Amino acid sequence: MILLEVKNISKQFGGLKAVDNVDLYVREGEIVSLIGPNGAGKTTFFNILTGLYSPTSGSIHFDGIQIDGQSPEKVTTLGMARTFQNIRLFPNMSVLENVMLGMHSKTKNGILASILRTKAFQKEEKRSREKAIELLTAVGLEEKYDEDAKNLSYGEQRRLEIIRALASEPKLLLLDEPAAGMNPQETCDLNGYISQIRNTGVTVLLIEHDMKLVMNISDRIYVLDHGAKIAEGTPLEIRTNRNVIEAYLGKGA
Ligand SMILES: Nc1ncnc2c1ncn2[C@@H]1O[C@H](COP(=O)(O)OP(=O)(O)OP(=O)(O)O)[C@@H](O)[C@H]1O
Repeated sequence: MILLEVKNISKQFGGLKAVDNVDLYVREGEIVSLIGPNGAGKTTFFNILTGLYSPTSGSIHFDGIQIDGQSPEKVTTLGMARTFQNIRLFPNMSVLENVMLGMHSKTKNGILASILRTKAFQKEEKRSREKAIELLTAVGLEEKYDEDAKNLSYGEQRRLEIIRALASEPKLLLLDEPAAGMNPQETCDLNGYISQIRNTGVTVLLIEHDMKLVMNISDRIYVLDHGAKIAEGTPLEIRTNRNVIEAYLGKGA
């Protein structure tokens, strides 16, 4: 089943077409990567999917619902979560609190219940804690649950970001350069975590510059260059695609 279907999406910033008439789909259970040289339009594409930008033209359907132009909150509620290129944790809050904040779109009790600490609120809070610990355990961070996020290593902070996004129980997880700044061992571990996430039934759309990771983990790959889609296919097809080689290495490569 197709979970995400993007048709003819464009985004214009003044005279610049940052995304130029891009079609893309993601099937349920796939890991799909979006690659391309710097400035190709990848993050802008994520910003459109998640409601941060309205597209200049085109349509997006997610899980059967048209979502282009919807607010980020609405898109999260429908089951899409993301991480950002730059770490956006709450540095002075604990690891556990950071994860629990990611759950707020799923919790039912309102502000009044939290102030009054009603029975229902306490029960829900206990459930949220248990769920958060379970998520942290999957990436080996459970023993650090009480640390301030700022005290984690860089690789740990990146993992925590992914866990926080997963806390909203998304159907589709968008990862924006999760391996950026990671050492080879951390990148190798990340490869394992992303596969694990898919095995729990979450579909993944990934922006990444680390080609080893992309080629290893992706079912399919889309390539953008100057905003336009220049190729799509399996890792093997992309690796040998002439347009892709030229976009990365220049004409005459
Ligand atoms: N809010 C904005 N206003 C104007 N121009 C923008 C805006 N956001 C992005 N751009 C421009 O759109 C183009 C695509 O940028 P984008 O960040 O989407 O590329 P990218 O493929 O994610 O690059 P990178 O791999 O370096 O992160 C760039 O030329 C960028 O300067």
